[in-house]
Amino acid sequence: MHINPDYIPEPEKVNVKKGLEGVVIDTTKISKVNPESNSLIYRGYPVQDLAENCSFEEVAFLLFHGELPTYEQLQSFIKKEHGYRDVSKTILNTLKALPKETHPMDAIRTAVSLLGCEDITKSANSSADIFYDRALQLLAKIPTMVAAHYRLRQGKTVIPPRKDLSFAENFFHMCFNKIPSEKIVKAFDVSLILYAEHSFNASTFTTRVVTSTQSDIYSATVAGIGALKGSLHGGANEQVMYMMIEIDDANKAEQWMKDALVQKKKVMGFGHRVYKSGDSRVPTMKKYLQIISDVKNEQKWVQMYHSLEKVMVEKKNIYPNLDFPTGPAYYMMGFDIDFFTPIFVIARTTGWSAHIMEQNENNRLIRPLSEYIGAFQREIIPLKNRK
Ligand SMILES: CC(=O)SCCNC(=O)CCNC(=O)[C@H](O)C(C)(C)COP(=O)(O)OP(=O)(O)OC[C@H]1O[C@@H](n2cnc3c(N)ncnc32)[C@H](O)[C@@H]1OP(=O)(O)O
Ligand SMILES: O=C([O-])CC(=O)C(=O)O
Repeated sequence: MHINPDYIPEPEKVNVKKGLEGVVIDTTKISKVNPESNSLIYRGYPVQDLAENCSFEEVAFLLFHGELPTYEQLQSFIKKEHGYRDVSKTILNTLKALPKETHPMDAIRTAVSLLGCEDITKSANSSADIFYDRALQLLAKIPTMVAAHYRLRQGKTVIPPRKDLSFAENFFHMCFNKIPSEKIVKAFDVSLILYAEHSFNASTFTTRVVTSTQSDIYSATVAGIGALKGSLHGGANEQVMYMMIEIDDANKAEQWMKDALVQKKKVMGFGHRVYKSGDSRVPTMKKYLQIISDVKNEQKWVQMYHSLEKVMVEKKNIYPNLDFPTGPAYYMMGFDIDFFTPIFVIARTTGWSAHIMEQNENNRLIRPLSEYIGAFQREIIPLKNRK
């Protein structure tokens, strides 16, 4: 008998923060989401300014190093990134061997895990330099792996990365064997910048939890991919497009949204845990969505966007999040819908890696508490007597 007869459970007095809402669990120098002013800064720079004035490569450098690069620093960073773009035959063969129905998020999760197996030095308990080098490798190789899976599952041959193309151009090249117009490449680059980093969101927090146990960067990234996949987080950009295709006609969008709200449906691409009066990144992405629509001469999705947004804001005061404009943006760029969240992975690898390095530099095991609400003091009935 292990029951302490004097044990009396504590009366309920703990204020449980379900979903960790409002809980500040650490400090960070990487980014700040400011819901009061609907703003977002990466290392002190407003994300809108970075999107308009910098390349994704410059922003990746900023997130990793804390400073924007000089011209020479950027050239050296780009050269290293280009040098890491190739992946092994084993990874390509594994991607080819996956079942046809494999979701691309599962494929990239598997490929990153394999990358970890191939790194015999690993990066757990390693120096900051090793962590940085592996972060750069992940940044360079993840697009190659996503694009390879994109082509392989269509029965096409893999297109190797080109070292003379920018990060965004190279991704289009590896997927489509073609680089679109400058305006489309810029819109894609902007989407990567906007997706790159967002403080302690669910997937980034996941990577920090894994890192806090002194695990390695591949394990943390695999876990981040798993957390991003869900439709309440990154997976929403795919759901937005499935929803728009289901609505089909911009003229039906208003009624569709009214019906959805009456039925108390969760509408993908709307709402946010931190922003309550609009996502800081949406105005920039909305502008580029319009640019893409004009280039493609296709206004249907933008019109649908406006109608859905209008009803949701009027009726519920809930605003679109970044996944709302990126869904139709990636669709018009020609990507298969289930590749939208892997594109988010390509961008967020920068933010994840910056947080993994920050966590590693000043680590303490992340281990919160829970309030136990199960049964107390039960006696074990022998197996043969249990009913
Ligand atoms: C890049 C990103 O990861 S951004 C997020 C992407 N995710 C989505 O777009 C999925 C749809 N949105 C949601 O599910 C939520 O807004 C979340 C998960 C993003 C935030 O969730 P929370 O902070 O927990 O807000 P919560 O779910 O409690 O919503 C508060 C209220 O707004 C409503 N609400 C929030 N989002 C939505 C939505 N998208 N559609 C309809 N109602 C919504 C809730 O029903 C709830 O109403 P109630 O108080 O009457 O019950
Ligand atoms: O911050 C969040 O909770 C989700 C989000 O917008 C992101 O990760 O970009």
